[in-house]
Amino acid sequence: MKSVQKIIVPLQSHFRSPLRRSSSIAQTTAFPQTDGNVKTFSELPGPTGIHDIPYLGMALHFKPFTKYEILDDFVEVMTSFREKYGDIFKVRAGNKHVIHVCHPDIADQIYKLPYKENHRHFPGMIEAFYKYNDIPRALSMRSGKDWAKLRTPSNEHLLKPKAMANFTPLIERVANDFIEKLKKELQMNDAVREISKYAYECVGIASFNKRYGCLNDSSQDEMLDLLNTILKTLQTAFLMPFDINRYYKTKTYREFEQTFLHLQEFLKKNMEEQILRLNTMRDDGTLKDYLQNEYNFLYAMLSGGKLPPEEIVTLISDLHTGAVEGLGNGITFVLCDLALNPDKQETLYEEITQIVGDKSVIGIDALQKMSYLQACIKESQRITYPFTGMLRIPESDVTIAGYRIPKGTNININHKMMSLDGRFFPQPTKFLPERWTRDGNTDVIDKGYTNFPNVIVKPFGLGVRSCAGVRVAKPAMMLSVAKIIQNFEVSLPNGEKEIKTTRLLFPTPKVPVNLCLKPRQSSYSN
Ligand code: HEM
Repeated sequence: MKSVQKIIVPLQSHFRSPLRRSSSIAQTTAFPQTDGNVKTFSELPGPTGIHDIPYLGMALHFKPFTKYEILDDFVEVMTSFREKYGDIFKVRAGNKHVIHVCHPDIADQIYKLPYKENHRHFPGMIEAFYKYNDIPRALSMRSGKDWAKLRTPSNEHLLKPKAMANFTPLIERVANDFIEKLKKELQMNDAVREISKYAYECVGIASFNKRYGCLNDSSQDEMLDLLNTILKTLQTAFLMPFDINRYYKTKTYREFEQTFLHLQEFLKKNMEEQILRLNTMRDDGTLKDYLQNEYNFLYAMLSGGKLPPEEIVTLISDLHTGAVEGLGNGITFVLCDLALNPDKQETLYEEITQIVGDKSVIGIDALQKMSYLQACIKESQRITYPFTGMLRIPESDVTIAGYRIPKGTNININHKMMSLDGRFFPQPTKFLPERWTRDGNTDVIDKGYTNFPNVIVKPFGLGVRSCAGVRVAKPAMMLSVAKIIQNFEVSLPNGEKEIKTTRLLFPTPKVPVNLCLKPRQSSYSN
């Protein structure tokens, strides 16, 4: 790859912190203190007998042994365990146990443990893949120093508050094109698929300042299928009771390997093209002007000089795999919640028109003022939590909630269950964005809907290992939802009242969701 050593440092810009809410844990929900006697790991409650047999135990809770599907009903099964065993229990996963934590007080203790290595658990398929293929490991598949080596220099460009201001104008271009397309179509058949195309364009422009063109060109859909296959095979590998991919190239392994290598090649080619473009601008003297008008992430990473190009391409591949499914599903669920709650949709529309009227450029400052929009997104993520939980692995033996837990134990902080727990969120399935607004409304406050522990709903994770793409994800979510509601009344066809979910890595509607878009008058007046 060609070097871009002489390229000048990019422009700075500013961004205020997004909505933050502090709330104290309701006294009635505090985790009961233990009697002071520390219990052993084996005394931790959880399924026993045949359900505790290595490799087999977990599988026995699902089809064909029970009526439960592993993808659709995982949370239902875990909820039944919580009801039976309490807020902390262990279940068999492979030859080890995973501890599930379903109370914010215990979650808080685990998040506050010291972590140096920030380990993650990877299925054997990942270990086998990197044994057979001599390419740098993806960021999300690294631990320890190897992880920090890639994550620390990328944080400088991805996570500093100014990052959101840098990415927003680029993403807004994509969002405007998406709206123009929707104005012609006036519906979204298979909303996740349509919004995934938007997400893929967002990540293309954020990574390479390039438009892949998939909003208007179905031949580009191949890459969406490929990203989908990567996540599907990863999910299958995570859930397989026997870690067979570690030893044998199964169909799942082969599909993963083929698609993942294809993605790497595709991104490498794109990166080479973009480096050539930057070098051409440098040589013809237009680079400085260009960089004054447009943020360029690739340029920032390369000119920072802290990572070699092959590591940068690895990081960009993580941005692609994390983004498309997360955003495609996340945005779809927000729109569905607004469609199912027309009064909330109207309140959001009023906020948008008050702040930007029917202008087609929103921009970072206006976006930051849209507190109801942020609340709608957060409330939707609470109801359809993007992950089952966050994994933490203690790096020394610790005592948690009265139990001695050996170092290296996988602990799943089960945010999904906590965020739908009536002890913390009265009427937990009710879509109430007012839970998250500072002023709320008195009815919502009087009913106690707002008094919940802050640690529960953290859809982008917590701490150093949280979402590396959050400053891309947030404007992509906010701009698309704001612009869609600014231009259309969104509804579900035939009075549908519920969206059933299953999951890939992220939750996704069980059957494709169609959204009806009725133009608002103002969207045709400009
Ligand atoms: C609604 C959308 C999204 C949600 C809810 C989400 C959530 C998360 C969460 C919770 C994690 C931490 C996982 C852990 O602790 O192991 C994570 C990691 C990550 N996310 Fe996102 N994400 C979203 C979109 C994105 C986007 C758009 C990008 C890229 C532009 C992205 C890039 C990443 C990367 C690279 C990591 C791995 C970080 C690491 O291992 O150090 N995500 N995401």
